[in-house]
Amino acid sequence: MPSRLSDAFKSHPVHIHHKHLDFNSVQELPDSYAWSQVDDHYPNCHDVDSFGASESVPIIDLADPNALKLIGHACKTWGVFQVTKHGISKNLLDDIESLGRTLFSLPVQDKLKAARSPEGVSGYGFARISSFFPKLMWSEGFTIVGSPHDHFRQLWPHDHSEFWYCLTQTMHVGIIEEYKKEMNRLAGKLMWLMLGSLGISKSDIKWAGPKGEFKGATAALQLNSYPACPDPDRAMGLAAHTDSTLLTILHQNTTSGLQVQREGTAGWVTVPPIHGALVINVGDLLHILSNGMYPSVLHRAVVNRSCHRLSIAYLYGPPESVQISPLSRLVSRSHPPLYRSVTWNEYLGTKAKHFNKALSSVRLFSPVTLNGFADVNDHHNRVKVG
Ligand SMILES: C=C1C[C@]23C[C@@]1(O)CC[C@H]2[C@@]12CCC[C@@](C)(C(=O)O1)[C@H]2[C@@H]3C(=O)O
Ligand SMILES: O=C(O)CCC(=O)C(=O)O
Ligand SMILES: [Fe+2]
Repeated sequence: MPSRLSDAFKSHPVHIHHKHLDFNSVQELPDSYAWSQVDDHYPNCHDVDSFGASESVPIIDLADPNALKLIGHACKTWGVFQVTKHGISKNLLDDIESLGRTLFSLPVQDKLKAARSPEGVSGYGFARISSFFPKLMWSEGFTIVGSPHDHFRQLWPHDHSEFWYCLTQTMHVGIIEEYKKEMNRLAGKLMWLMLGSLGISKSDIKWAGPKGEFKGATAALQLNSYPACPDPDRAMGLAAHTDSTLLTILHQNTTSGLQVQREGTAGWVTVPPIHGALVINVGDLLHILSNGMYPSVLHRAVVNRSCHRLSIAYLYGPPESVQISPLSRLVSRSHPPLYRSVTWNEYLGTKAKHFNKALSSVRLFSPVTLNGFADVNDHHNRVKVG
C-alpha cells in the first residue's frame, strides 16, 4: 500500500485522452463537453428542499459562543456550512485568488508543461474524477501537494532577468506556503469544533498528538478555474462528488457555482459566495470517523455564460500512516462500527477505482442489515456516472 500522498494513485493511474482546450477561444460548446443528461444544474433554479421551502447552508460565526453547537447541527443535517470570523486575512485570500488567476491565464501550452502525470497527484489537468464520465468538465485544475517549486519552475521558466524571476517565484511560493500554513491551523481548529460537538475530546484521538495539534496531517491544495461558458445549460463545471477528506476548506470568488445536496431532499442548493466567508465540507473520512453521524456532502460546480469562476480548496486529511475508523466513543452495541479502518492513501486509491462507491466499499454493514439503524449518508450510490 502506498504510504505517501503523492504515491496514492500509483496503482490507479488516470489516463485522460483528450486535448486540452483553450477555453477562451471557444465560441460553441464542443460535443465532448456537452452533457447529454442535462439536469437541473442551474444556480437558483432548485434552491428549495423537498417540501418546497427555501433552505440555505448554515453560516456560522466562529466567534459565536454557540459555534460548537451550531457546527454540530450543520454537520449532522447538511455536511456543509460557511464560516466567518475564521481568522484568515482578507489579504491572503486575495493573494491566493490572484495567484490562481495568474496561473490559469497562462497559455494552455505553458500550463501543460506542469501537467499532472497519470499516476501523479500534483500538477495541472482535468479533475481526476473525469475518467468516470463520458463527457469532459468545463474546468481546469491545479493540484499542489508538498512544495509547488518544481511546477512553478515549469510554468514560469527562467527568463532573461534573474532578479525578477527570483522575486516572482519567491512571492508565488511564499503565498502558497502561507496559505497552507494558515489553512492547516484553521483545519485543526475546525476538527476540534466538529468532533467536540460529538462529545469527542483530545484524549480520544491519540494521533492528534499531546496538544491536539494534528501534527503530521496531510493536505492537498486544489486551485479550480471555471471559465465563462458559451452554453452553460449543457456544461458541467465539476461533476457531483464527495471529497475523500476529513474536511475541506473552500474559498470561492464572487461568482456563484457551488451547489450541494442535502440528505433526504431533492434538488441542488447553491452555496452563495459571501465576502470573506469560507465553505467547510465534511469529507468521507470524517464521515467514517463519526461512524456515519456526519454525512460527507455531495456537491458539484456549475458554470455560467459571463463570469469566470475560481475556487481554492484545501483538502485536509490525517497523517499518512494513520488508520481512520469509527471512534470508539461513537460505537456501542446499538451503534456498531459502520466502516472498517483505512488510511487516507488507501481510501484515495479506492476512490480512484470505485469513485462514488468508495465509501460503501469500506462499509461493514449495509443500512438494511442494521435493523433500523441507518447511516445518514447513503447518497453515494446516487451519483450518476458515465
Ligand atoms: C487529495 C486529493 C483529494 C482529491 C484527489 C487529491 O489527490 C487531490 C485533488 C482532490 C480532488 C479535487 C477535485 C474533486 C476531486 C474528487 C478530484 O477529482 O480531485 C478531489 C479528490 C477527492 O477528494 O477525492
Ligand atoms: O469549485 C467549487 O466550488 C468546488 C470545488 C471542489 O469541490 C473541490 O475542489 O473538491
Ligand atoms: Fe469537492
